[in-house]
Amino acid sequence: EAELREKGFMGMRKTKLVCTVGPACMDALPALARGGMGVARVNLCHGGRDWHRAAMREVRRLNDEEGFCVSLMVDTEGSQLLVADHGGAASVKAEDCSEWLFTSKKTDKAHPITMHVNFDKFSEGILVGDELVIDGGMATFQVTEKIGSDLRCKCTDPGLLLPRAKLSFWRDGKLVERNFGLPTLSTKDWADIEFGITEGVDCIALSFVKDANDIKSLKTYLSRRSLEHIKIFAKIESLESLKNLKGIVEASDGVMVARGDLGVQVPLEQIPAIQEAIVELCRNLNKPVIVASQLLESMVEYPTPTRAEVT
Ligand SMILES: Nc1ncnc2c1ncn2[C@@H]1O[C@H](COP(=O)(O)OP(=O)(O)OP(=O)(O)O)[C@@H](O)[C@H]1O
Ligand SMILES: CC(=O)C(=O)O
Repeated sequence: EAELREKGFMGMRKTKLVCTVGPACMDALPALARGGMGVARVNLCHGGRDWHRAAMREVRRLNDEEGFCVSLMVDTEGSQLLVADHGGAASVKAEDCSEWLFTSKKTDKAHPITMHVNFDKFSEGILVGDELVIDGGMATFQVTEKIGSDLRCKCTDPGLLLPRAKLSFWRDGKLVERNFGLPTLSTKDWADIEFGITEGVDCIALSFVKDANDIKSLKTYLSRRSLEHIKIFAKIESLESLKNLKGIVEASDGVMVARGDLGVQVPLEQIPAIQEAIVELCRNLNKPVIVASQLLESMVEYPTPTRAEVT
């Protein structure tokens, strides 16, 4: 505890804990700090500015008034294909063989079940017969018809669609790779970074990094403003980032193996080997590496983790 108070994330402890702060743990922040939280991560995909500000200020208050040294990380939203609106329910069940329509237009149609996708070019390059996979395997559909830019699909593997469910398309067992030319940092991401700077963040986790240049341009931006102390963590969560891995790791202050999104672009069974390779590369290059997502997933429902999770 003394080391945590004094040095936090920069302490000598080799394995550190990064905790994503959501509304459910706002009151638990002092206990999390005492329990060993090295970094409080605020994911800018969720919640609003006021909430993010309150969470960051509470962490800073703990540091200033109670002597902790918890680092503050903001994580950018980035651009990715997802279900922007699925009617407000906690989840929507996709039944076997049910018919669905995926569209970028807002609509009130009830049948077939209509999902609003966040990007108007989402179906570009997609063919009838392709597979549409939700959240890396939560549910699977087959594209049965293209109607303009909308996709009519049939559910082939039932499952749940959660809020902000991520979409990927597969053909012959391979991801359909498309380049929409979206920047790594959107206008919203730049505004979020400015906000993070104002709130005194220690590190920025950069989502959907494509290559080393993404890191270099953010570093240049920070150094022009004498903000070199803010560390940049590259999130490895796309095929493109895997192709440019070494350059990205070299350019970054640290790396996050973002297994949630990586599992959307890479078959699940390949994740362990990829994770191991990234961790080894980071250790060789002496860069801190965060292994993220679903570490204690069962604790969303239950008070104790599973044996497998703690092993
Ligand atoms: N600020 C927040 N407000 C509300 N819910 C949040 C917030 N931060 C996290 N959550 C909830 O916790 C879940 C896990 O968050 P986490 O950041 O680990 O993963 P994520 O949503 O998959 O996004 P990413 O892929 O960027 O990590 C989210 O899906 C969301 O339900
Ligand atoms: C942490 C994160 O962004 C992911 O696992 O996708």
